[in-house]
Amino acid sequence: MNTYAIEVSKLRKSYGKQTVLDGISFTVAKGTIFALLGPNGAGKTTLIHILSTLTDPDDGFARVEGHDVVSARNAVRQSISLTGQFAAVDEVLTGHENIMMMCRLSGLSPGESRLRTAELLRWFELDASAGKRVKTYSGGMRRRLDLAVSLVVHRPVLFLDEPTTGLDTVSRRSLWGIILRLKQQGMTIFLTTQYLEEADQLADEIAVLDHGRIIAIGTAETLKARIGGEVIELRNQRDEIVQSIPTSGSIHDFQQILNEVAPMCPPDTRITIRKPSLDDVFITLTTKEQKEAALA
Ligand SMILES: Nc1ncnc2c1ncn2[C@@H]1O[C@H](COP(=O)(O)OP(=O)(O)OP(=O)(O)O)[C@@H](O)[C@H]1O
Repeated sequence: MNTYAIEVSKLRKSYGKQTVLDGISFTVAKGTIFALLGPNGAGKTTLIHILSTLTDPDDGFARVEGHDVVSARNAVRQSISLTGQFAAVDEVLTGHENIMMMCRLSGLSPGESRLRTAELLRWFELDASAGKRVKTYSGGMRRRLDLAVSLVVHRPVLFLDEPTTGLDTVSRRSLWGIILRLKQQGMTIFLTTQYLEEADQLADEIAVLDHGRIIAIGTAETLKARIGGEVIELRNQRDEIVQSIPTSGSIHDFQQILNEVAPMCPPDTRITIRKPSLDDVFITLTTKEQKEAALA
């Protein structure tokens, strides 16, 4: 049995002269959360569009649940749910009506539709506002409704394109909880994000996409390990970070760094030591890439 929900090999896509995906390869194990992390324009949406059969690749191949995204388009569509960056729900209808409509469009009977709608409203904590028109919903409620609508029919793989972009911290955390529960139910989730913390919190595996190329792939821990064990932060008296210095974590490294920086610091400078964040990883990886490109 195939253990991969998604397999991508040497995938390429260009628009005119612009190379958007430059030969990327990776696999996603079934029942896991995979995060594709990258800045604006890195090619994340293009990859989701290819994997969900909305766009064809120029070269390479991709399979979802063992089905080729070009030659077995329909089988792929039967295997996936997709939630894009912009809510695809009808603003004039209520939350209840939106889910009911999708249930009926998906072929459920009126009775099944009522049951499924009630279940999804409860699950996404939308029962209290089920009778209100969507145009009165907050961003977080819309995003939850959007996800609920895309999950009307059970599918093994869920694509989420920047699911929490623009949401406040509380709404973001509530969506994270829902995404983790979907994984517990056995779904494979492929999400794109610009938030390093999101990838860190949710993903079993993270790929860092930069200018159409995967510049790193692994667990949050292995990615953090690539830039060393600890980061030394120097803070001024207002508790603002004035310098962050990656270190290997060894005592000799600390000693050497302190010997170098201490003579230049005001006496009230404080020092804290923390594990590297994914932000550090991204900055380090992209800077390394730029340096290597400049040397080539
Ligand atoms: N249909 C298209 N025609 C021409 N260029 C496109 C098309 N779709 C995407 N692009 C270009 O491809 C590049 C990658 O876009 P993509 O939307 O995949 O990036 P992204 O990482 O999802 O960014 P964002 O977070 O802003 O959505 C961008 O420069 C974009 O302008």
